[in-house]
This record gives sequence, C-alpha cells and structure tokens, in this order.
Amino acid sequence: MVNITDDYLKNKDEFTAVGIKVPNYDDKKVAQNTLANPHWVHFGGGNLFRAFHAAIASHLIDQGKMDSGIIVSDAYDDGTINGVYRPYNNRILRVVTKADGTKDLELFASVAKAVFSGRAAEDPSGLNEMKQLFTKASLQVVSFSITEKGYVIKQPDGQYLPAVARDLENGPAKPENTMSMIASMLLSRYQNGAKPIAMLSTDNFSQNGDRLKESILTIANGWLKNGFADQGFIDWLSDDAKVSFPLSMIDRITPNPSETVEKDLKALGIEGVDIVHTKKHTNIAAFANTEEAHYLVVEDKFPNGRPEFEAAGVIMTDRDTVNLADEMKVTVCLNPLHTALAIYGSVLGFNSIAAEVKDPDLNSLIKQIGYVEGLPVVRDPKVINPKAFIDELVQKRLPNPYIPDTPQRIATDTSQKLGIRYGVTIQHYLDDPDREPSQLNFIPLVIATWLRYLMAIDDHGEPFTPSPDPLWDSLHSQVADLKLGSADQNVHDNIKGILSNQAIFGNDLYAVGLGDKIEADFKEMLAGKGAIRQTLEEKLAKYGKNVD
Ligand SMILES: NC(=O)c1ccc[n+]([C@@H]2O[C@H](COP(=O)([O-])OP(=O)(O)OC[C@H]3O[C@@H](n4cnc5c(N)ncnc54)[C@H](O)[C@@H]3O)[C@@H](O)[C@H]2O)c1
Ligand SMILES: O=P(O)(O)OC[C@@H](O)[C@@H](O)[C@H](O)[C@H](O)CO
Repeated sequence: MVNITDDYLKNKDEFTAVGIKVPNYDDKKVAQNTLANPHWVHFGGGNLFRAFHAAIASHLIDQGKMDSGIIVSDAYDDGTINGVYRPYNNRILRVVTKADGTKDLELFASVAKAVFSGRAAEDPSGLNEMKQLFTKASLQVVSFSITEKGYVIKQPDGQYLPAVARDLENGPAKPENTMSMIASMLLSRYQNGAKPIAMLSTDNFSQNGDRLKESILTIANGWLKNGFADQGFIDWLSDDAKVSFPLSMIDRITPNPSETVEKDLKALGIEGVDIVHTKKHTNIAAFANTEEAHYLVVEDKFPNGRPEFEAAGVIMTDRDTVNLADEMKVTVCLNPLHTALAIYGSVLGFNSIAAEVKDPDLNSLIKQIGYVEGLPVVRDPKVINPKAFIDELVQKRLPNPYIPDTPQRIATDTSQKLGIRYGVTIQHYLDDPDREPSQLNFIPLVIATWLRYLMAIDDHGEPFTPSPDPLWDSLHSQVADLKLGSADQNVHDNIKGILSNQAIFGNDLYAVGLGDKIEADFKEMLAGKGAIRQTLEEKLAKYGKNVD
C-alpha cells in the first residue's frame, strides 16, 4: 500500500512499484522557500490547476529552474482546501488517461500552502494572510482558474451584483466578491512598496486578462470614489509596466475525478484517493484525471520577472498571437463543440462525451459547427494550426473512452459561456461584408436546444437534473410553463428576453437576424418526445451530414 502523503524520497521504490513517478526535490525545503520568498500564487486550485499548473511548477523545480512552489488560494470554496489540500499535505496525484487504456501516474508536491480567503466577514484570517503575501517583493505571478463566473461583477441588467455593491460601499477590509478580494490584495501590495506583478488569468474566455483587469479596475475606481483608495492606486493598476494582465490560452480536458479511476487507483494499492463533492459543487480528489494533449500559450508580459515557463512547455509569445490562439480554441475549434455536446448530451441522456462522439448525428453536428461554420472565420494564430487542432480534437481527443468526461460537467454555467462560445463567431459573420449570421444553421440550433434544455425536460419527456448555473432560476422560470406536445405554440413572449439579452450572447440575436430562426427551431423541438433528435436529423439531412 502507498499513501500519497508518504515520504516519496525515502519510499521511492514503493511509489515506483505502483507506477507513480515522484519528484526529486524535497517538498519541505520547497515549502520553506516558498513561504519565505513567494513567487507564484494561484487562485482556484480546482482540477485544471492540479493537473496543469501544479505540474508546470513541479517540473520546473525538478529541473532546477525554480526553488519555490505555489501558494494556492480558494476565494470561493473552503471545501477544496479542507477536502483535498490540507488532508493530503497539498500533494497531487495526476493520472493521465491515455487512448490505449494505459495511465501515467505522477505525484506533485509543488503546492506549498493552501489558504481559504473567502467569507472575510466571518473570519478575515485567510484574506489577511493573502494580503500579507501580496506585500512580498518576490511575488511575480498570480494566476487564476476560477471559472468564468469568478470574474463577473455585474448582473445581466448592468447593475452591480449585490455583493459587489456592498464591497464598493464597505471598502477593502472584508470584501465578499472574488474580484473585490483580489483588488483588496492588490491594494495591500500598492500600499507596501507597489512592486510590479503579473495577474495571469487562465480561464476559458477571449481576452481573459483584459476582463480581469476591467473587473479589478472597476472595483478600484469605486473605492477611489468612496475614499478607500487614491488615484495612485488606479495609475499603478493601469500601467502594464507595473501591473500586467497577460492574455492566455489554456487547453487540457480535465474532467472531474472519476469513480472508475478512483477504483483503479485503489486496486493498485494507492490510499487517499476518495472523491470529495463539496457543498459549493466542486468535485475534487487528491488525484486529478486528465488527458495527454495540452496547450498553454501566454502573453510574455511579467513586469516583476517570471519562472522559466518555456522549460515546462509553455508557449510564451506576444499579445496578438495569444489572442488569436485563444479565439481559435475557445470560440471556434474546441469549446463551442464541447458546449454543443454538453447541451445535447444532457437532453439526449448521455453521460459520456466519448459515447456522444460515436453517435453519428452528434459527430456530424460538432463537425458542422467546427469545420463548416467556425473555421472559415477563424484567424490563424500560426503557433497552432486551427484545422489540425480540430482534427486532433475530433479524431483523437474527444473519442478517447478513457477520458472520463461528461456532458453534465461541461454544461455547468452555460449561461456564462454562450457569448464566448458562439457570440464571437456570430460577430465575425456580422462584421464580414460577404457573410451574415443568418447563414449559420447549427450554432442557432444549439442555442435553440439550450432553450429546450432550460425546460429541464429531456427528449424522452422526463425531468433531468440540470448542471449548476448562476442564472438558472431566472432562465428556467421563463420557459417553465411551455409544454411538450405541440410545435404550434407561441414561444416568443417566453424567450424574447433571453435571446435579446446582450449580456448572455454579446448581441441581441433578433437584431442580428437569428432570433426568428432560433424560435422556429425551438418550436420544432416542442413537438413531443424525440423532437430534439428529429430536429437535429432534419437539419443534418438538409444542410449536410458528412463533413470531412
Ligand atoms: N477542466 C478543464 O478541462 C479546463 C480546461 C481549460 C480551461 N479550464 C478553465 O478552468 C476553469 C476551472 O476548471 P476546473 O476544472 O479547475 O474546475 P473545478 O470545478 O475543478 O474548480 C473550479 C475552481 O474555481 C473556484 N471557483 C468557482 N467559482 C469561483 C468564484 N466565483 N470565485 C473564485 N473562485 C471560484 C472553485 O472553488 C474551484 O477551486 C474553467 O471554468 C475554465 O475556465 C478548464
Ligand atoms: O471549463 P469551462 O466551463 O470553461 O468549459 C467546459 C469545458 O469545455 C472545458 O473545461 C474544457 O474541458 C477545456 O476548455 C479543454 O481545454
């Protein structure tokens, strides 16, 4: 038996015997160095971080390129810190599930400490600890994987979220919203020497760094107005030689920890791998299962210096290249296909992405969205070829049955993602004088299917449990009184508020000529049981089933 908290240097043979590769560094020494001179803090130590960022740090330490690790902070969910960081001495077991059924197991000990920094009104100790860390001159990088909703400070109607409104009023001492907490930590840095720093978002949306900067600056300006900060703070945050917000593109399909993998690890004699489902809906374990393929492209703008990320395979490049790589992945070549599979999988009763891509209709659907509708308007980032990227995705990555990914995971927070996943392509069709959004067929169909999803009734006419979404209650209530059984219903009054909501789609979909088309598709899907599948088949028959 081996436990991931065991001393891997002394008991290396035991780890090796069960196939786990271990680091060569002494994690206690690394932790000491990290706390004395922190270089890297990460917010949102969820599954992606554990499979990707923690690996980068571990490999750099092993190569002698870094002598300190990462301090993880969760501003939202103390269940991650108490569930998998503290009980396992911050260790991480990464499991790469390969297409041939074999697994690569590797242990990382690159996380030096994990701090819960939320709910400061109840207990400000975590927030204060992070504020203190932010004053350290050595700190170079603060990275984030906090999901798209972590950056949101306003409601769809443009008003501040209630927590943000309170934070602007109450100041930086006990902020409630994540962006206010980060602004509060930056204010500490500004007030204690104002050393430079890079704030690196690695979440899945276009211009992620710009969005982080905008949210932070909005809070900071509110505090300036209310007398909690001075103009110098705004100037410091606005000067990218002082505080930079690099753009990034990150790609590694990292599903929630799977029970099959948990069983396999236990069968190998590995202890400490129970899955934790936190109250805040994070599904996490001491192990993280992920795929082999991975890409991280980062704008090289780090005003206080940075680790030698290149040595761990990160593509460091200029802003335009990152922007194009991100747009390529997040708005065309991967995430829109994922979102389509998430929505369809949920209403057609699938619980495996690999099984979905074996379904000929769904396979054709994602090819239509990727190759036919998206690819013609994508701009080539040069560092990654867009066509080769989709080819790898649809031929190798998505069909890998050992990647335990589910449509339900990907359907989480869909309302926060549609503007990025489809809105950018719609905008390209709008901007191109030779195209118009009404030429799109499958993107509107997926949006219509999402409306059908919002009814929480599947294609068999049975209720299903939708994935968490911060706008769920309001969106569901708008379609909840529609009934399955007739395609001849007046749906306009129910859905006009959703389809015209620019905060969701980036545009009023009626104004760009897609609203009526989506309404028509949605009505067809209300005809009765099986109508979602039938509508998809009809569209594929009309517009082309075979795409290569
Ligand atoms: N998992 C993937 O395949 C993958 C791949 C590429 C990019 N991403 C990006 O990374 C994000 C996180 O993915 P994950 O797999 O780690 O998810 P996860 O559910 O495992 O972890 C999410 C983390 O974000 C934190 N969080 C959630 N809401 C927050 C909020 N409002 N404020 C602060 N922190 C918050 C959670 O506490 C948790 O630590 C995704 O939303 C996406 O933007 C994920
Ligand atoms: O993580 P989200 O919520 O932005 O999107 C769901 C998935 O598409 C995403 O997690 C992918 O697995 C990832 O983008 C692959 O790199």
